[in-house]
Amino acid sequence: MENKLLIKYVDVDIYQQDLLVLKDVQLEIHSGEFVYLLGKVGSGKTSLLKSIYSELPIESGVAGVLGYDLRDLKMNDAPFLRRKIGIVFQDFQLLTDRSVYQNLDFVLRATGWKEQANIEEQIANVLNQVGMYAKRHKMPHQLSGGEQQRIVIARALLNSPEMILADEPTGNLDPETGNELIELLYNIRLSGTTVVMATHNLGWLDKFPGRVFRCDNESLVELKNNQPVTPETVDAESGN
Ligand SMILES: Nc1ncnc2c1ncn2[C@@H]1O[C@H](COP(=O)(O)OP(=O)(O)OP(=O)(O)O)[C@@H](O)[C@H]1O
Repeated sequence: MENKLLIKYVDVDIYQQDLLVLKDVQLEIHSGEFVYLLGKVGSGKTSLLKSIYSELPIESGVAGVLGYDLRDLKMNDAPFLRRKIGIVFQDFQLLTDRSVYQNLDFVLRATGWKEQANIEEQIANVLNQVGMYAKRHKMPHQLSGGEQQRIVIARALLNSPEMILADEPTGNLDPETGNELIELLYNIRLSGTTVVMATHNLGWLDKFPGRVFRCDNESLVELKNNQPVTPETVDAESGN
């Protein structure tokens, strides 16, 4: 697998309005990596993810994502950057007034897909990837929470992203369903898509090994293999 550098941050400060959330962030993420973002409530995990898809401006340091310079991103470039990133966020749920198929169709058309046959094929592809093809005509309220999250992941895969950003993707799910979902993301990553995931759940780390970063006291720190991660340091659940 090609080891392409997808994210490079050097000395980046991340703000929420006037509040400095993370300072001097150094980060390099390559293709195919599975990356955990840990940290206490309010420590900056979501803010870091939002900076990566350019929802939060970056005004210091070097910030490159998928070949774009975030500090010099033209307004016209932002949609192209975002199309290369799949987003799995709690506040980015399915449209409730249309079926699974229509939700996916809507996103494809909004991102420039026109040929009906290609659209149908791509929707079938992503639904098969998440094991939900049989439920394509269901409305969101007819699906369980875990099934809805699978569709959200399918939606994130529509434009064959180089990277998926997931913010607490298992937040509202029971442990077993959550486990299946992480397994799904882990398998997606095996096909070359990088996954960067914020979580409070330390149970995944042993089962699904990856790189681990922690937001703490306005800093982002990588935890190397031999460093213990304790629930106290990240407001975490220790099980799954
Ligand atoms: N829209 C906003 N406007 C102003 N401040 C914000 C906004 N969103 C978050 N913050 C603040 O920025 C800091 C970092 O928040 P962030 O959401 O990045 O933390 P988090 O680590 O993702 O937390 P959680 O584990 O609760 O999701 C917090 O102090 C928070 O109050």
